Amino acid sequence: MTVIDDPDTRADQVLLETRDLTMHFPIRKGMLGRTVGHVRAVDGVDLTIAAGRTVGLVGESGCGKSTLGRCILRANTPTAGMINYRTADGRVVDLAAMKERELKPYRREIRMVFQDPFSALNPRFTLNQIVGEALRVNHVLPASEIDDRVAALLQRVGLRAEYRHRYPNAFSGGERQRVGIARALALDPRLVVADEAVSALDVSVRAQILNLLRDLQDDSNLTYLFISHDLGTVEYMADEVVVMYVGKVVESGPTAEIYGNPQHPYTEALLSAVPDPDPDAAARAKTDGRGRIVLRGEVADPSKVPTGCPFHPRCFYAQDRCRTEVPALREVRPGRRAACHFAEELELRGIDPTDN
Ligand SMILES: Nc1ncnc2c1ncn2[C@@H]1O[C@H](COP(=O)(O)OP(=O)(O)OP(=O)(O)O)[C@@H](O)[C@H]1O
Repeated sequence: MTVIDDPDTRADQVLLETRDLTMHFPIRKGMLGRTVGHVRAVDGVDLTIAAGRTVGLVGESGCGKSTLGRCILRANTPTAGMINYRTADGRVVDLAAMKERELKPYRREIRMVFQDPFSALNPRFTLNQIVGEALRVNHVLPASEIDDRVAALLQRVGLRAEYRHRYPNAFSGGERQRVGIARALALDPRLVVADEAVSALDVSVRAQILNLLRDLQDDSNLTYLFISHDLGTVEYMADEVVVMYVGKVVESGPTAEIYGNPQHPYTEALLSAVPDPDPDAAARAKTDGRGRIVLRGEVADPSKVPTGCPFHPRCFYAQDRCRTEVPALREVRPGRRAACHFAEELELRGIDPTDN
C-alpha cells in the first residue's frame, strides 16, 4: 500500500507521491549505438508532496534534482516506478504509467517555472502571446477573453496589464521571471515545479520573487516542488526538505528539523557551506579552519556509482560497512528519514535557526 492510498495517514493531504521512481539514461557507444552502461540519474526515489505545501529538493549539481522534476512533469518518461497523483475529484492515478494522450488533462495541472528568465521567453512574442499560449492551445477560453485573462495574470504577478503588448527584451530579469510565473499559472495548476527559479536573478530581486511565490501559494493553495542547490533559499521556502545524492534520497524531513539537526553526513556538509557565525565551529578538525566542512572529491559519477553507500568516498565518518552495504532510507526518528548506517550514533552539526 502506498501512502496516498493509506487510510491511516492524512492521505487526503497528499497530492503526489513517487514510489521507487527511477530514470536511467542509457549510455550508447559505437556505430550501432550499443548500450554500454546507464546514467542512474534518479534511482528509486520515494517522495511525498502534501497539498498546499512546499517540498524543497536540494543536492549538488548532477544529483538528479532536475531529472526527478522532469519525470514528475512527465517531460521524461521514467524507466520504472510510480508517480501517484491525486486528481481534483479525489482519484489516485499513476502518471508514470500513462500514455501521452492520457496525460493531457494532468499536463494542465502540473506546470513548471524555469530557471533562466532570459532564455525561457521567446523574444519574438509579446507577453500576451507568451502567457496566453497555453490558454489558446488548450482552448480553455474563447479567444475574445484571453486578452483579459492575460491582463489579470500579469497583475497577479505584480506586473502592469498594459505590459502584455510588449516583448520580453523590454523587461529586467525579475520582471521576466514574473512573466514565467504568470505563464505557469495560466491554466490554474495544482502543482508547480520550480527548478532553480531564482538562481539566475540578482540577490536583491530573489527575495521579491520568493515572496511572490509564497503569496501566490497562500492565495491559490498551490503546491510547490522547489528545486534548488541554494540551501538558504530552500530554508525560506520549504516546509519539507528532500536531500538527494547521486540519484537517491539520502535524507528527508521537516525543514527546521533538517537544518537544525541533520541526520546524514552529506546534509551536514551541505549545511556547513552556509556561512556559520559560530566561532567554536572553526575548531572542528574536518573543517577548513572557518568552520565549513570541505567535501572531499566530486559528486560521484551516476554512471559509476560507488559500492555500498554512494557517499562513502567523501564521508568523514565512513567505516568498513559503508564501503560494502547500501544503507536503506529508513525512519530514524518520527517524520525523519535518512540513508546512513550510523544516523543514530553520529552527532552532526546543523544550523542554529536563531543565527539567521
Ligand atoms: N537526457 C540525458 N541523457 C543522459 N544523461 C542525462 C540526461 N539528463 C540528465 N543526465 C545526467 O543525469 C545526472 C543528473 O542530472 P540532473 O540535471 O538531473 O542533476 P541536477 O541535480 O538537477 O543538477 P543541475 O543542478 O546541474 O541541473 C547528470 O549526470 C546528468 O548528466
